[in-house]
Amino acid sequence: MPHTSILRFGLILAAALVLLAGLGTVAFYLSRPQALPLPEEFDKPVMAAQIEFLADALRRSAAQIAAHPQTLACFVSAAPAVCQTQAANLHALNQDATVLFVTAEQNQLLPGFLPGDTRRLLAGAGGDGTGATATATFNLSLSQPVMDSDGKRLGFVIVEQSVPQLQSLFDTLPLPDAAAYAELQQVQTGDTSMVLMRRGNQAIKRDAHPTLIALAGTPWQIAVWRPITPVVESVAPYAIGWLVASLVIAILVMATMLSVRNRVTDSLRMLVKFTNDLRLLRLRAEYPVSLAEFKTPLETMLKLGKVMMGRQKEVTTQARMDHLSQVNNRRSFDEKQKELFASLKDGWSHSLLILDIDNFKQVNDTFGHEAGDQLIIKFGDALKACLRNSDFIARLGGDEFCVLFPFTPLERAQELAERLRAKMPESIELIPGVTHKLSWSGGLSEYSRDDKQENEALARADAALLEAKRGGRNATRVRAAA
Ligand SMILES: Nc1nc2c(ncn2[C@@H]2O[C@H](COP(=O)(O)OP(=O)(O)OP(=O)(O)O)[C@@H](O)[C@H]2O)c(=O)[nH]1
Repeated sequence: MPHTSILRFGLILAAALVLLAGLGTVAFYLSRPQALPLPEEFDKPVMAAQIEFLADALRRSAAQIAAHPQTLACFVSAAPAVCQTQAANLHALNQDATVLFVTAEQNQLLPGFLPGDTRRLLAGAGGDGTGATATATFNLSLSQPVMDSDGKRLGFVIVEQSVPQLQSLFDTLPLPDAAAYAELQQVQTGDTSMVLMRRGNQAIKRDAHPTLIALAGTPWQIAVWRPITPVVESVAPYAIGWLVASLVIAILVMATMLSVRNRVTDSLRMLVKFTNDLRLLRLRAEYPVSLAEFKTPLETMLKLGKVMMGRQKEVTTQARMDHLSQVNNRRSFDEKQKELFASLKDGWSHSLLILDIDNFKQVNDTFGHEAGDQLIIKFGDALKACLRNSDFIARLGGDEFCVLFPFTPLERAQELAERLRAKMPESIELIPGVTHKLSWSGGLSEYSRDDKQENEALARADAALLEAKRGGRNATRVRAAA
């Protein structure tokens, strides 16, 4: 798998989420209501119902007239008096209507009752007489066949009524919205229609499809156009929504990733710090990290590190200790001596005292090697008990010890050596029941800036020790630098 950074991962995640948001937006867009249905009142507007009611009343009126015995008598007799009486009756019944009697096939008017504009009505009275026709003056005309008792058609009754209130009725037509447009149309033959009235914004007629509401019993219909929202306009809110969502997603994801990256980086830095501290054997009490994933491993590593450091310290200490006397060994002495010798140039004074147990060989020979070991161990313990913490005690080998007095001039070292001699125990129990009278000889000297090597002071102290031995033991001799 190729290496990828947290930020690159964040970019991929943000891109995936933005894509997902895009798909969601598209689905949301596609599932939106395509076009609002016309308001409920448009199923059958009040004006349409009123016009239909008018047409229905006219049809019933025409049917009543056609079935009336006097109308039949008029058609059968063709007597003007009969017909005129009937026409007068009908006129009294409906003063707004014009009623004509037309004989079948001949389109011949029966005499004596020709009110109104008969020529125009005759022109529209063709066919089987059951259809409705109208003119642009908003007259509603109906023809009703007149049948005799044998079912033979004798002619037609034509009823025409002006509908002056049509304009005001159409004006009551509620438009679905301010930008809508409506027409009252008269259906012609074929698909054509004639516009009788208009309302609203005619400009939208070009782009929209009308909703048609037929007016039953009349040759009219209402056509309503509603504005269509352009595609760009309808897509824009969704696109803007998606862009805003994408921006928010991108900001959130990248902010989260940056925060995670910083936390991981901080935790890794702490890990590196821990490793460095472990290398320098200087572990801190704790290594705080903000990520829980790093907390437990670091705590475990810290515990292990402390154990390792403890062991390391033990090993280091052991490497510098004399295993028998538990004071510093020769190697450690050499290092310390070198360190003190180097500091002479800064004006410091350091002294040293070599100590050798008197007649040690005799102890070995008399009481055995183990008893000799005990003497070495207890001599070392006694030195530790009688000297200052700042004094450096080492066993150089055999029964020979050396004490370094750092930052101590020779005169002061002499006092310390005398005090040591006074404080050291007089006897030491070698093995249970066997006590040895302790006696030791010492050679004291000091480090000098004139010395070429650090060992020259040791050689002087050694010479002083030899002098003490030769002088009868149990004494300390001093050999100052030349
Ligand atoms: N028990 C024991 N003996 C040791 C050890 N190291 C050295 N020796 C012995 O210590 C003795 C050193 O004796 P010397 O210092 O030469 O002689 P001495 O008897 O102390 O005589 P003077 O120093 O002149 O008083 C030798 O016999 C060594 O074998 C040790 O670690 N343990």
